[in-house]
Amino acid sequence: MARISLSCRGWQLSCAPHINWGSSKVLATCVISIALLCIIVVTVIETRRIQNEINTADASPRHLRVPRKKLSITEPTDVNDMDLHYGVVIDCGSSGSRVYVYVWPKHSGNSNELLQIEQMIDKDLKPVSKKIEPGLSTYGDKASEASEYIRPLLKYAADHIPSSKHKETPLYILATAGMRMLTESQQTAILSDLRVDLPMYFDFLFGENHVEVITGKQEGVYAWIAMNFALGRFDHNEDEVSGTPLSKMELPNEGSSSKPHYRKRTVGIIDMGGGSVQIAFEVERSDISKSLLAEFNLGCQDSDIDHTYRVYVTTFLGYGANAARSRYEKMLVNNTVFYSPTGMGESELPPIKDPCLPEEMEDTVSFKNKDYKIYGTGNYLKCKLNMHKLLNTSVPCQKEPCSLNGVHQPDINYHYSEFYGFSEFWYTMEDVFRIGGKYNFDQFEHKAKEYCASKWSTLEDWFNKKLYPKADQHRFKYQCFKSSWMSKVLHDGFKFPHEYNSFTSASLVDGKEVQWTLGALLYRTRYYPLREIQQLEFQRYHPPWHRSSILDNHILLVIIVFIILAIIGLYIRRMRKLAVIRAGLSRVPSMSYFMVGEDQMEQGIKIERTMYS
Ligand SMILES: Nc1nc2c(ncn2[C@@H]2O[C@H](COP(=O)(O)OP(=O)(O)OP(=O)(O)O)[C@@H](O)[C@H]2O)c(=O)[nH]1
Repeated sequence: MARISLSCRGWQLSCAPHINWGSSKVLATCVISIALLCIIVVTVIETRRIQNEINTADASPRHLRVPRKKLSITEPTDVNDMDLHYGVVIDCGSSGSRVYVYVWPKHSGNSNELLQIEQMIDKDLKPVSKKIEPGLSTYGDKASEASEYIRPLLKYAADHIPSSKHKETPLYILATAGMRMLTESQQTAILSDLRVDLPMYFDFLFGENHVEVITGKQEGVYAWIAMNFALGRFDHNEDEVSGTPLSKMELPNEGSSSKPHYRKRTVGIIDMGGGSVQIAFEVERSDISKSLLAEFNLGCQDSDIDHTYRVYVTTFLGYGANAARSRYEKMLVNNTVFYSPTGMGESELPPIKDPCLPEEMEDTVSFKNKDYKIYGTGNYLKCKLNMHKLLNTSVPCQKEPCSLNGVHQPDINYHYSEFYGFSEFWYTMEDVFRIGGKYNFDQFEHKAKEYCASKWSTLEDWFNKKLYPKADQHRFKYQCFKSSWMSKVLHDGFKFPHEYNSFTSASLVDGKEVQWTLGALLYRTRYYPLREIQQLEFQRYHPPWHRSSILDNHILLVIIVFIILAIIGLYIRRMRKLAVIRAGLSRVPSMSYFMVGEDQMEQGIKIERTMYS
């Protein structure tokens, strides 16, 4: 009868007078057959999985691609998820510094998708963010204390991010208007102190260019990126479903026969901080001065046209709400001193009347080491008239049309465009007036007039009763001024018509906070997806059985180790038996044999037993 037997010399087909399957032979045959089957199954599954991944990432039609994983904002961030990445950005503004911790899942490997960056959510379901006051710029004359000032913010961030992730977590400390107003040597001293001291205390990824004073233009672009990202305007999914209008894109070097390229229409932003104001919106024309344009690619590949944008962006230092108030007070004092009767000393001046403060409010202004008393008369329209000079709209315009300070601003299509207002626009509309969101000129004017005309004693009473919990005392005192300034900049500066109905003040989009810091992180980490993309590319050209990543497949690895051990075990067993037989037969000199199978071995043992029994 034919049968298969296993020996250390290989498989053998042998004939035997009767079936005598040794239990070890059956076991070995089963084990190896199962193992081979497993290898085949695992390899097939693995190949299919990788093929699927490659297909989703690179071959599916663009409009069908969806982000692989979105983080929830209604659940705390899962700090045990080792696939999550973290990023820390500190906004060192003129009024204070705020740290934001961001988080994003592993990139899908689809070169058309940006990182899905979200704000980290703590266990109380609050975004991980903390503010300290005053601003970093107050350390102009004591630069060596700057790192001490920032440390509590970094400690807060470090406590929230798993320590095993610190090394790979990029940290950016970016300063804005307040620092821009310092001298260059003051700025350098502060930045050096941060660069030298902070890496000694924290293990974050912290390069030389991770701490800098960013330009107003960068701040504007980052705010523009943040808002459009939050609104999903960089996605490339079904637009009929999302209802977002499309805009046609001019593609560089495109032949006339090629199809027009469409992508979602982006929104414009106006970001008014305490020190500066930025405006940014996408433009088609390129005949705009380079200093007013930002052309950038948000994608990780240079050839990515879907994420290449041309944005008009400009910044006005000193036009933020707090800086504007300082300029206004200076103007008020100068005018009063200039027009006061000759011979009258400054200390004898009656309180200066200010229509931009609520009625009967008293305030003191320090100017050139002298204090001046100011008395509110609460007149919104007069306030707007008074501050007109601060817009500097009479500065000669180099190229028509111009906005503030003689700076060119290309025409805005008021029928199709959408604009979002950040920071002061949101706080001014929401904190006291409670009309944050869609802007309506008449409604805003009505609220502002009413507020300015209110007696300060009434407003103080409301404040003390905590009727407006979002507003601090500073906001209450200067709300009349700030609302006049906001309206003035929007309509007389940036020339938005009163009836324009596509302006929205915003702080949250879909429950997520939108700050320029998000845009900064998106822009600065834009090459991060390359690693994942390269991995997928590698998998595409190296089938699973060829690539070194086979080591990543634990099941396959266990099976292989098991087979090797089984073979070694069988081999040792076999060698032992052979040694026993050889020892026995060496005592029978006439007998010669050549045994390779177990049958022969058993036969030999039987002969041996009969001989010596
Ligand atoms: N209610 C409320 N008001 C805020 C908050 N943060 C800032 N403000 C107000 O908004 C004004 C502008 O602050 P930011 O938007 O932080 O501007 P900034 O970063 O200091 O200014 P820049 O350096 O010009 O960018 C401040 O003077 C505050 O009155 C906040 O969290 N809540």
